[in-house]
Amino acid sequence: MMRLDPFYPILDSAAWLERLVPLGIRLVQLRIKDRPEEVLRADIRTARDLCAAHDCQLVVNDYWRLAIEEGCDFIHLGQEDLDAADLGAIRRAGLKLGVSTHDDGELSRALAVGPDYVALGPVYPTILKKMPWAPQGLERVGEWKRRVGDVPLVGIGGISLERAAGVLAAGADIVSAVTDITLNTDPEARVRAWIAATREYAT
Ligand SMILES: Cc1ncc(COP(=O)(O)OP(=O)(O)O)c(N)n1
Ligand SMILES: Cc1ncsc1CCOP(=O)(O)O
Ligand SMILES: [Mg+2]
Repeated sequence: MMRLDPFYPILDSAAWLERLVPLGIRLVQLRIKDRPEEVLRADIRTARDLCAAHDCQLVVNDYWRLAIEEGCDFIHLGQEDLDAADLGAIRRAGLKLGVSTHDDGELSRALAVGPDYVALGPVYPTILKKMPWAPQGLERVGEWKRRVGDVPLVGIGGISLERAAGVLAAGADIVSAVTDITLNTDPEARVRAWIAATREYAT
């Protein structure tokens, strides 16, 4: 299993990646919602080339067809995305796959597709999107790690820089964050601080 960086920011445009990836991000998700296909495709291309130039693993959220067409190699799918996706086509194209989980049934389903990581969320309350699940808490992170074994575990949801070490200590291999970075008054400084704080977990 490939080693993924422990710091996993999620950003909603190629412009954000252009701003932050060169600071030393090694794993990033492009998560764009509700934009026309031309915009999605253009941003995916820009992100692909930028990440290749900076030795950063790009993960494309949701748009697995565009990711294949544009020569990307890692996608993230939630449970509803999995309902609609052609997993055979995804595997034939050689894409790696991360899957979201929120409960036991979703975890069983995720493990059955042989994921390259499993994400558990929301670890803490999140303001990014409305979710029907109560915060999972740190004990659940440990339980998930015992169940996924060697599959990398991503903790997501309400994770701040201050909370990151606790989530990693609880069993996550990777911590993911959106608003802690994008709503910060100084996102560049915040990313540098995240990189410094997670360096000891990187190999
Ligand atoms: C690392 C990571 N974990 C979870 C999600 C959420 O995926 P999903 O449930 O499909 O919801 P959307 O992000 O598509 O709104 C994620 N994107 N990344
Ligand atoms: C997309 C997603 N999936 C589970 S929690 C979440 C939102 C994470 O955003 P934040 O880090 O701002 O809470
Ligand atoms: Mg999705």
